[in-house]
Amino acid sequence: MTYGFIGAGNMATAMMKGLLHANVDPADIYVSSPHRAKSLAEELHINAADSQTVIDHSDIVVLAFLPNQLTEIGATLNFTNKIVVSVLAQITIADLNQAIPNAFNVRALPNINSAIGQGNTALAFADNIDAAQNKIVTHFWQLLGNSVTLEEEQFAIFSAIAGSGPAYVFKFIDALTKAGVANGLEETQAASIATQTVLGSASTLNQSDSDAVTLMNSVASPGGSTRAGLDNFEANQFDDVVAKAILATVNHKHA
Ligand SMILES: NC(=O)C1=CN([C@@H]2O[C@H](COP(=O)(O)OP(=O)(O)OC[C@H]3O[C@@H](n4cnc5c(N)ncnc54)[C@H](O)[C@@H]3O)[C@@H](O)[C@H]2O)C=CC1
Ligand SMILES: O=C(O)[C@@H]1CCC=N1
Repeated sequence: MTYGFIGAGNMATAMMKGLLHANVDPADIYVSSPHRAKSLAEELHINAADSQTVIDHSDIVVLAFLPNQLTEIGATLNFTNKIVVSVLAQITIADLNQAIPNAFNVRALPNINSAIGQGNTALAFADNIDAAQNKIVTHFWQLLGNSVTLEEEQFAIFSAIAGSGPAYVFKFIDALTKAGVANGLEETQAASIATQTVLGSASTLNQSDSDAVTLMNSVASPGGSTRAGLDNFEANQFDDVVAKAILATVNHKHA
């Protein structure tokens, strides 16, 4: 199986690293980009080429440029009979079918954790995709982590929580780190403590039969310091802050 990427930015790079992490042969990965393809190809030992060559060499073509570039790029390249997987946020199957009418189109919304095989991706398939093609695409995403088929109406909220979510988790880790530094820790040490805490907590929740609130309360000993902190989060309407940020994410329209 050969994999082509049109675009070599943050998301494409994460996916290519994820394929290599899953032991895909670097010789089977092709990338095009007017900006970074050559240096990335040298770094990852994959193939850089112009976009049409990438398409022609690939069994699966991933569109990983910005959403507002679809019409122009779709009109200048020939994708006939290719399986095309778009990761362009907010671009629907109908948009893809219009811009790339002769292909087998898939809408995907991944996240950057694909780079280490820990991705979380939503998928929607065009009507002309058959069972064998569906299997090929599903297997491709399984190399990069978890994937689910989702109604297109739910892509916006999936994108906010799973696609943008890593940024929000990194923001929380950064806030913990800053608080650690403000209270006397050295920065690298504070970052390491915060990161390991988030990593361990997500794993504990993932391996537990409990929900997040039950585990949260299990940390707060009666009359202890955690309850003081949780009360402070509550007083400052932490849930409301998160809900508003997610709503802003969901409602944002790409230029
Ligand atoms: N960054 C993320 O975590 C996620 C990004 N996405 C989607 O991935 C897409 C790319 O986003 P990022 O990687 O964050 O942006 P980015 O700005 O890092 O990458 C965009 C890439 O497109 C390339 N490009 C521009 N014009 C091109 C052309 N004519 N032909 C080929 N390549 C061209 C650029 O050189 C660059 O490599 C977007 O559509 C975004 O909605 C989806 C989910 C998560
Ligand atoms: O920021 C963005 O538009 C993309 C969609 C999800 C994550 N990054």
